Amino acid sequence: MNFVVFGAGSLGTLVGGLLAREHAVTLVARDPHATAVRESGLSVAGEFDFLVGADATTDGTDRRADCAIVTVKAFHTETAARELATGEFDAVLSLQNGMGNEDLLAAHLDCPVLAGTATYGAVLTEPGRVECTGIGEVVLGARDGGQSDPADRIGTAFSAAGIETTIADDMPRRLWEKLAVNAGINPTTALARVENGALRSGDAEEIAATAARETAAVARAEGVKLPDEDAVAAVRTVAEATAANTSSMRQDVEAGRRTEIDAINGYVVARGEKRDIDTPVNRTLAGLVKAWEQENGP
Ligand SMILES: NC(=O)C1=CN([C@@H]2O[C@H](COP(=O)(O)OP(=O)(O)OC[C@H]3O[C@@H](n4cnc5c(N)ncnc54)[C@H](OP(=O)(O)O)[C@@H]3O)[C@@H](O)[C@H]2O)C=CC1
Ligand SMILES: CC(C)(CO)C(=O)C(=O)O
Repeated sequence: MNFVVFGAGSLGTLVGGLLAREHAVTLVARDPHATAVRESGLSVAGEFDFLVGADATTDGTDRRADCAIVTVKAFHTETAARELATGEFDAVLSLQNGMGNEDLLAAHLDCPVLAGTATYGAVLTEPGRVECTGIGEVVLGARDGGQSDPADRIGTAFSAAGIETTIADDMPRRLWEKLAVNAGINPTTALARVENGALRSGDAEEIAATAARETAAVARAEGVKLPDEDAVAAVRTVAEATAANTSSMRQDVEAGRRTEIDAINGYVVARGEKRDIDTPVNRTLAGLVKAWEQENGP
């Protein structure tokens, strides 16, 4: 298959590099990263150790591929959607964190938009070089759930490239569960400046668990079966499995970058308001991170 990876920073470069071992891949990325990949290849380090050839460009318009994978931060999804709409794809797959990305993409595109989650850890360490900080899994499927031929084809292509992949028919529940994990872990670790493992005990654990319970309540009001216990268990499992991780939101805050708070806790608060469900912990966490962004963000 041939793939375009739109927004190849940390995660997109890792996924693109893994796919390029088996498929034709074009990264849509910023310079100097795009030029380095085009001229010297893409180096994948950490849990892997290989150099692979891939095409790379800074121009995301007029692209054609069997599949475009979207890996921009959530606040760039609208721009990505507009650029992708100038191209031709059999399907577009989001691997982003946060909610609302697939809807935004679908509003601009006339091909199937698939939902995905990724638990691989990735850090772009220098132009042309990405480090895999943890082997996880990609889960993908139809964004409204059910079977999907494009999801089957793309999932099979991911597996053929050695990416741990599950093709799922319950993506809405999986997206909400990942949202509960991110709503619990990301702002708590960003505000407290602690590693994910610090959320395994004490008040921080309870704050993260409460944010996850509120997220599950909103999910259920939206018709998604996500019991509180499952959402809390997912936070505990991820905090344990990624104990030494610096969450992406903590990385953003420490680097003075905009965060994905609007698509994570902000989304829970907004959907909760629509359903008359109070989400005080999510509102507090979102409010604090937004206050930081206003004072310190770009
Ligand atoms: N990194 C990880 O381990 C994981 C990340 N995720 C999720 O994946 C998504 C991406 O995260 P991550 O890879 O860390 O983020 P990055 O910021 O590293 O990567 C996104 C890249 O896309 C670039 N970009 C944005 N718009 C365009 C455009 N129009 N044309 C070309 N390039 C563009 C950005 O450039 P610029 O910075 O200049 O805007 C940036 O280099 C997020 O939703 C994140 O939560 C999920 C699981 C793991
Ligand atoms: C799963 C988790 C919390 C891992 O750090 C993550 O997705 C993130 O940092 O954004």
